[in-house]
Amino acid sequence: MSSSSLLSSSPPAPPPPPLLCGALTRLTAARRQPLLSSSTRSPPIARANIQTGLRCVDADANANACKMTFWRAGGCKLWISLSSSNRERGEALRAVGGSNDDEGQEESGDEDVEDITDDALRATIRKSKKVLAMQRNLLRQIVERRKLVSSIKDSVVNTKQEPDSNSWSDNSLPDADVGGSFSNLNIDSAGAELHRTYNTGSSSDRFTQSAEVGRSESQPTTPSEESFYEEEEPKDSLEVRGLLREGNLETPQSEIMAPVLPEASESYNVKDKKHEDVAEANVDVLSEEQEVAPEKEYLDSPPLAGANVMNVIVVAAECAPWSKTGGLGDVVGALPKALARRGHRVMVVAPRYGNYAEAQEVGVRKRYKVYGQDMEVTYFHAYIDRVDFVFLDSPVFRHIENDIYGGNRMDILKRMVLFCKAAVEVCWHVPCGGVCYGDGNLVFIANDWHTALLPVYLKAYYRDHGLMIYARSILVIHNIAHQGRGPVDDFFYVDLPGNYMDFFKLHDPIGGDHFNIFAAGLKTADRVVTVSHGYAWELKTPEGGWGLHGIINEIDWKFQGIVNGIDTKGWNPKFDVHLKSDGYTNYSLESLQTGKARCKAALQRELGLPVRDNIPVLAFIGRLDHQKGVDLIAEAMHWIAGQDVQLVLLGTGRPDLEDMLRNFERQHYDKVRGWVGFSVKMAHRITAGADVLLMPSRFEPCGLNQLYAMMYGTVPVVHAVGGLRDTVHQFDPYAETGLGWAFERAEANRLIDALGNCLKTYRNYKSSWEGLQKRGMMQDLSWDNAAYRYEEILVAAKHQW
Ligand SMILES: Nc1ncnc2c1ncn2[C@@H]1O[C@H](COP(=O)(O)OP(=O)(O)O[C@H]2O[C@H](CO)[C@@H](O)[C@H](O)[C@H]2O)[C@@H](O)[C@H]1O
Repeated sequence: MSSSSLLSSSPPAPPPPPLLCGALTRLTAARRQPLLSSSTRSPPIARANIQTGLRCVDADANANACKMTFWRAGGCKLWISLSSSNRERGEALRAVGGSNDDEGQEESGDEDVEDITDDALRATIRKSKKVLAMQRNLLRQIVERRKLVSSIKDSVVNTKQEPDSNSWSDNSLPDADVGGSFSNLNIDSAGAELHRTYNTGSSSDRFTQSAEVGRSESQPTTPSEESFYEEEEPKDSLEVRGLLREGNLETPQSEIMAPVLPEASESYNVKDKKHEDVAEANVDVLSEEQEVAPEKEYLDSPPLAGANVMNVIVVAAECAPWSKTGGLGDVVGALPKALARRGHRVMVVAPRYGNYAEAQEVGVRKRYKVYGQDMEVTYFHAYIDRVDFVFLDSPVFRHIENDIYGGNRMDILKRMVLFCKAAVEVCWHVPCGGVCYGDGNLVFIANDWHTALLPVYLKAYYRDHGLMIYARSILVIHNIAHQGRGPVDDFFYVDLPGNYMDFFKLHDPIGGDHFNIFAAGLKTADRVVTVSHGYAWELKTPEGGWGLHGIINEIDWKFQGIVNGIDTKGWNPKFDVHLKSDGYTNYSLESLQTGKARCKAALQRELGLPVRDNIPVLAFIGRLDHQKGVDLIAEAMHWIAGQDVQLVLLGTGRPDLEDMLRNFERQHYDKVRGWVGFSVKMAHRITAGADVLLMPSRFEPCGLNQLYAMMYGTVPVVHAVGGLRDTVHQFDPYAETGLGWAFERAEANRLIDALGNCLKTYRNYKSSWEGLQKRGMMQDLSWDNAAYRYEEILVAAKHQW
């Protein structure tokens, strides 16, 4: 059956997936007992198989595998063991004859299989054996390659002097291996104008007031703060301390710390030498931080997720380092690795916008109908850091890496329809490491409106028809301001049954009825997550929900916030590959003062600013749009220009704001630089060389730059909104607590107040400043905690009917 026919409005059964997936899908598509309660350790078990006539008489399951025993009418006994953990990739499926205590003796199954008369069943068993042999072979190769890598590393270590983290300099040669690593695949594209449009249009001002809704107004500067900055010595007044505490609006956020598995990296791809080189370079970069666990240990250690191990497919329009226009790309590049470290089998599905050296074509082609037109998709695969990266290739995705969200409304819509239709079937078509993910024990994580059609397709094409009934979908809101809006007639482009119209139709007080993709995704997803607690709260308000607050309130039962983590390898001053040349240097908590000072001097030199150690360098990095509040910096410019500071702005986006950056530089050439463009390298260097990061965002779902800044000992000054409120706790000069300055209203005078206090502390209270830097750097901002939270949601979704 062709895939395209599947996508007609009344879908038939899905196409048989290749190799074992055929058998697995038949089993999983069969009627199964309801999911077991969370208190049991067993994953769902097939109880009967309609197509083969098998009857399940026994089922046993544990954290990593489930074993099913079937009696067939002819009296033959068959047991099948299904592995759900990627660490057991090589033992993913066995099908043998004989009793169920023959485990591990698949080669001896031939006599028993003789008794089976059903041709289809025999074919399945034959295929199973082939796959098993392939997987064994793969595992052998992985082990051999790992041995090779560690022996090479040993010899390199023996011939190299241990570098002193304090003394790395532009003169020190970068590690040759690092040159080929992903961290080096920078995706600079100067001047690229970024669009995340096809969206809300009108209400760009709405959120200006929104952050304040429901919250107590606070003063721009608390009396106690002022007294701190006016007096030489802080007052030791209990009264003042009390006031400060009252004024402290930190969001309570007692995240449960998840156990952290040492991060290891491994890659496999038997076909391609080039790929291996990249993968090995990757291993070497990572191993600077942590030694790669020996293969045996990796295979033997139980997954942190325990009985909750699942197959997870993260679907997104961008994925760093291959494609990135902002924070979404960063998240999709990092969260899956953290989930994989917990033992889940994890795949990322993204469009293939360019030629990615690491990914190999898998040789599968599928066709999908998009508004009557047949579109072919091919698949490219790479396995990196325990994650399967699958890139969908189609002419509509090719060569738009600098303009991912570009084109007219219909072009974008068609791309997203194709992407989501293909992504939902990836679990059958792409044999990662020889074995498809299948649709049992599977959760999709879709991201933003671009992939909000995925939960809708999962429901309309499959689950409504009794297919993929164990697959679940989670939709993550990174930014509600972009929703995939259009006229109601756009519904006919998404190729869904008429009764689905209601999911998409939304009434806008200004524009009337319209078609809204995000709305449909929110309604049909099994769970909805957003990227901070503060933003989760704001989304329920009319100002913060951008028209979707009604739906978000309705789905409150399945909605929650999880604060993003960061990639602590790519964004770590100790290992940052962008700090290894041009006078920059890697540094850590121990070498903070000397290392950061060198980076600051290097930045000043690189940008042609006066090289001065004692002048505070302020920075702004971000998309140039209304959200990021760069215009507030413009309003405060007269004040900033009057201070003894330097200001560096990096951004791209709205042409008028780009011009504004250029004008700043022209008007204040002695102290301001405005870099218009998208440069990952400069983003890293500015973060390392600056003293203060400004984030006056009008709304900020989470924000990653302030997290990166804190990792680099750069103190954030932010508007207390969304994730910024969650992550930048206000500095308390008396208790010496807090991480930066968070002002309460998105107004220039509030920014000036906060920045003024920040500069006074920088100049007059050096030890307080150092405390701020160190507290920021000492936080655990890794994805491990967030991955643990996501896992709770995966489990909740799995057990939800
Ligand atoms: N000109 C430039 N050159 C180089 N790099 C640049 C750049 N402009 C931005 N970047 C980079 O893009 C990323 C921006 O991430 P953010 O999370 O701050 O914002 P964004 O609004 O894109 O993400 C949305 O999704 C993320 C992820 O959930 C949320 O944190 C956020 O609040 C939400 O708005 C950072 O890695 C930053 O360094």
